[in-house]
Amino acid sequence: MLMQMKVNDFLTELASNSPAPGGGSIAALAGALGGALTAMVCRLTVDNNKYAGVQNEIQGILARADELSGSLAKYVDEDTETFNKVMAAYKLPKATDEDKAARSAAIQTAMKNAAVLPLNVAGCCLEVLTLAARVLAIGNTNAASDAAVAGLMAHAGIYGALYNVKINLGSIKDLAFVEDAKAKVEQIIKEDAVLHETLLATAGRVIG
Ligand SMILES: Nc1nc(=O)c2c([nH]1)NC[C@@H]1CN(c3ccc(C(=O)N[C@@H](CCC(=O)O)C(=O)O)cc3)C=[N+]21
Repeated sequence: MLMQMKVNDFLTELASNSPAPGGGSIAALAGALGGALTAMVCRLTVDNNKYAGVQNEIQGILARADELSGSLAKYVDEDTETFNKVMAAYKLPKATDEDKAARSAAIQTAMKNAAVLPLNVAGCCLEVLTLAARVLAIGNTNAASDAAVAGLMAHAGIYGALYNVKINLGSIKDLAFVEDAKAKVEQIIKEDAVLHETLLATAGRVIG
C-alpha cells in the first residue's frame, strides 16, 4: 500500500531497482497532489468577504477537487497493482502451445487494464487542471502560486499518464481497442493544450 507509506520511505522505494511503483503511479500521485492543492486554495477562498461573489462556484470546485484527489490517490496503488499483473503475465510458462496461448491472452488482458487505468488517470487530471485554472483566475490571490502549482502537477499527471497509455498500446493486438484509446489520448492532449496555455497566461497576469 504505497499511499500508507511515509513520504521518505515512498521515495526510497521509488528510487530502488524494484519494479514498482512505476511512472503510472507517479502520474496519478501528481494529479492527486494537484487536486489537494486546488482544494487548499478553495478553502483559503471560502468565507472570505473579498471573494463573496464567487462563493458558490468555489464551493462546487472544492467538493469536486476533494473527490478527484481521492480517486487519484486510489489510482496510485491501483496502477502499481495493474502493472504488476502485466509483469506476472509475462512470467507465465510458454513450454507448450496451450501455455503460449494462455500466456498471450493473459498478457493482452493485463495490458488492456494497464492502458485503461492511466487513461482514467489522465481524465481525472484534466478535470483537476480545469479546476486549478479556474481557481487561479477567481480564487484568493495570496494563494495564486499554489493554484498555479496545482495546475502544473495536473498537467504533468496528464502527460505522464498518457505516455503510459501509449507505451502499453504498442503491445495490444486488438486494433479496435487501440484506435479507440488513441482517439481518447488525442482528445485529452488537445484539451490539455488549451487549459495549460490558459493556466500560464493567468499565472503571468496574476503573479507576474
Ligand atoms: N499503467 C502502467 N503503469 C506503469 O507504471 C507502467 C506502464 N503502465 N507501462 C510501462 C511502464 C514501464 N514500467 C516498468 C516498470 C518496471 C520495470 C522493471 O523493473 N523491469 C525489470 C524486470 C522486473 C521483473 O521482471 O520483475 C527489468 O527490466 O529488469 C520495467 C518497466 C512501468 N510502466
